[in-house]
Amino acid sequence: MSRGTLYDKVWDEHAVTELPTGQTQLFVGLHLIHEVTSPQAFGMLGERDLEVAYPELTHATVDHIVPTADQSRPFGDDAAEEMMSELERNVRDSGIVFDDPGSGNQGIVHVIGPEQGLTQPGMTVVCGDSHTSTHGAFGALAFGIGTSQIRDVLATQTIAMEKKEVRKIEVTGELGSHVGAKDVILTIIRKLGVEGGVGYVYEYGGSAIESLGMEGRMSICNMSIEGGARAGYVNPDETTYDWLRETDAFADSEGRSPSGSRAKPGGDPEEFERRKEYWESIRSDSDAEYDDVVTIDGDEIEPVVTWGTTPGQGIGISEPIPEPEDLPEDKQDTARRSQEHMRVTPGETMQGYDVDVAFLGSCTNARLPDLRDAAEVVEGREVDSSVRAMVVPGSERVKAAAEDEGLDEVFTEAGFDWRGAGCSMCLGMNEDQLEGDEACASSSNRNFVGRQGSKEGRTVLMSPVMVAAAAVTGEVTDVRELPEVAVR
Ligand SMILES: CC(C)[C@H](C(=O)O)[C@@H](O)C(=O)O
Ligand code: SF4
Repeated sequence: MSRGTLYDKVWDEHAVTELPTGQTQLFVGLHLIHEVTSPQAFGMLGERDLEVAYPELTHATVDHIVPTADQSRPFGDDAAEEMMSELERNVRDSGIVFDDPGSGNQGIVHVIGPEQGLTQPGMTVVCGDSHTSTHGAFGALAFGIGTSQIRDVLATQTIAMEKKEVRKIEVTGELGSHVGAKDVILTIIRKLGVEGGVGYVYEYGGSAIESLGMEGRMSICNMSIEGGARAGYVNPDETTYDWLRETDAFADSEGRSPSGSRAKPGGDPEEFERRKEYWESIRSDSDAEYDDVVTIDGDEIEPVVTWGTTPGQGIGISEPIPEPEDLPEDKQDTARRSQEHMRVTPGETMQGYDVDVAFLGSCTNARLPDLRDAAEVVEGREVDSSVRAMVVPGSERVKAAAEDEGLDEVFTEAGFDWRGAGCSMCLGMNEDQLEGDEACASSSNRNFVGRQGSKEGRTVLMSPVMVAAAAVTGEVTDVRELPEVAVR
């Protein structure tokens, strides 16, 4: 008999009991915490004289407030220093592993979990952060939670949840050159709406998704929440297992992974195979029933950019910005307001829209392949003199790996600033912010008014390669049409 979707299976495996509220009490396999949303929850725990029940299943990092230029302590910003100190106190008192700056492991919470092998298929993963959906790329059930839920997880390692419906989103065909995961998810959100996923968990599949690497899958799952779905996942497959083989989770005491692809073969291949058998069993069955199915033609997707102030207001780079009156009635007012804020003209394309800042970073698009792809575009070119451009790697590991490949040099030679890891200008909680009405080509996930630190700031969301193209031309540009350069 069919056991249904991955969502059903993982849910059932983690269900502790049915609560009188109609909710299910779910066991949490991995709880990630950061400095912004955890302090209050620890405070609530203290008030009740409770301790962290399973500190070994909790993992901390600092990302939102860390400076990306000078990280010496105390931080220049008092509020940031206070948040950092409080996190340090809480993790020390509770015995929670903390990846602090300089440890070599610090970074954005949704980058460090997967890269350290903490995130695995079939797990439940929670974090007080809406982009926790990222971890669904591994076939985990991962969702963002609020403060009182963080308290519950700290105190009991369980959470009360209502079951959602599952919508399968199938992206068929093959993505074109310079078209990637970010373009796919922006297309999905545009089609289904920023609230289209409310009440659903998204299962992403189809040839265009399956052919993506883990980082691309993470970019897609990351933005599930921008489409209203609290969680999104991809069924685990060989791509997933190959990626996991290289992480710390299965390495032996000398750091050797089971793949044998490192200097010396090692790790624990048997444990890995045991897990893999289980991971295979939690994939959605071929005859699983979905509450809804949506199909999108991947061959049709071109590089996407946003013209407005929600992630759903996106268009293909060659498409005209919509006339508000051509949109469904409930979208017209928002579109007018967004267009006024962005100062864009309906009927025109976004090509040629002047850009003052280029931001390559965030938990959506600051992993190694994102930086590699962008560096390939940047190599042999120069950042336009009107643009302030920066790369903020997603983690210290990403940064180190990129430096090993010389990507930092490619970027700095072109005129980019090469920074330390953190959320940075994705939301401007540190000193990296837009000024005045600056327009920013950004690889992040939110273009809300004021998001990047300035109320008048204008954010245009796009893929890392499109950010690179905008940086070197000073305007929104179709990366596929950049004139050739001679690369050394
Ligand atoms: C600070 C945090 C609560 C927030 C989130 O939940 O997403 C942030 O990461 C964001 O991207 O806006
Ligand atoms: S990088 Fe941006 S979206 Fe991701 S966790 Fe940080 S602030 Fe939130």
